[in-house]
Amino acid sequence: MTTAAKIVLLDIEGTVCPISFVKDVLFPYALEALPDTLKAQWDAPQFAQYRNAFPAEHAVNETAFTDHVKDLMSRDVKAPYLKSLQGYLWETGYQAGQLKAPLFPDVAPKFASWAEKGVHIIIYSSGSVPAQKLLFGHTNGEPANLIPAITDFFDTVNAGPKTEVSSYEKIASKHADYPADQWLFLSDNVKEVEAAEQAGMQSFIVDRPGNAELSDEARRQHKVIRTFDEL
Ligand SMILES: CSCCC(=O)C(=O)COP(=O)(O)O
Ligand SMILES: [Mg+2]
Repeated sequence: MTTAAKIVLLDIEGTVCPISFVKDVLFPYALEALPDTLKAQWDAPQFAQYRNAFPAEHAVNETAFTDHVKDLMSRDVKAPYLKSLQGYLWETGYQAGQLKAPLFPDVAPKFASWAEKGVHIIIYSSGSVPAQKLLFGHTNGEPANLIPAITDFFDTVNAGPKTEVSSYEKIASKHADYPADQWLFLSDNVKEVEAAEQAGMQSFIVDRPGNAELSDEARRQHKVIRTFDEL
């Protein structure tokens, strides 16, 4: 590794798996599962936590709820209550083998080599922690379940928004044996990379196939890698 990182903090979408898996597979799966879920569980105790987390005006009935979910997903709004619902809707798909996370080919081998070197892997994604665990528990990698390789999971609920410096400070404070400069954050999102840097972490942009075009300024100001093999 070209850095002295002892903890690698990883984004998910656009960093370990393609954006198209989220937009073209996971989102449509959730939208397809929604009507039957609402029909069967609208008043069920196990659905109450997801329904009650929605703003009251969007939880008055199933139609208002569905319209709001569709609107948020069409705009890729990373609202914690939507992310939590999505994780619940994806659960059946992962467990039935209909959903499998297509990790970029360098990811699982790099997890193994980080583990060998004693480098901790921690995840920080807008996807909810339960959704993160489903994804890393059901991958196309070898092994398919990468959860044992992961030290901790953070989302916008237990850490805060990914573009805020305080979120990275909070994450680092939960593993205070490692000062911020021993952390390396990898993400496709320039604003997230800048927030992590301002929190004292090393941070690189990951430029994967299908990611948004990076500006010349972003390329000038940050280290950009295309695969984890470049680390
Ligand atoms: C792990 S859940 C699927 C991904 C997702 O819903 C998402 O919003 C990912 O955002 P990220 O912060 O990983 O770019
Ligand atoms: Mg991302």
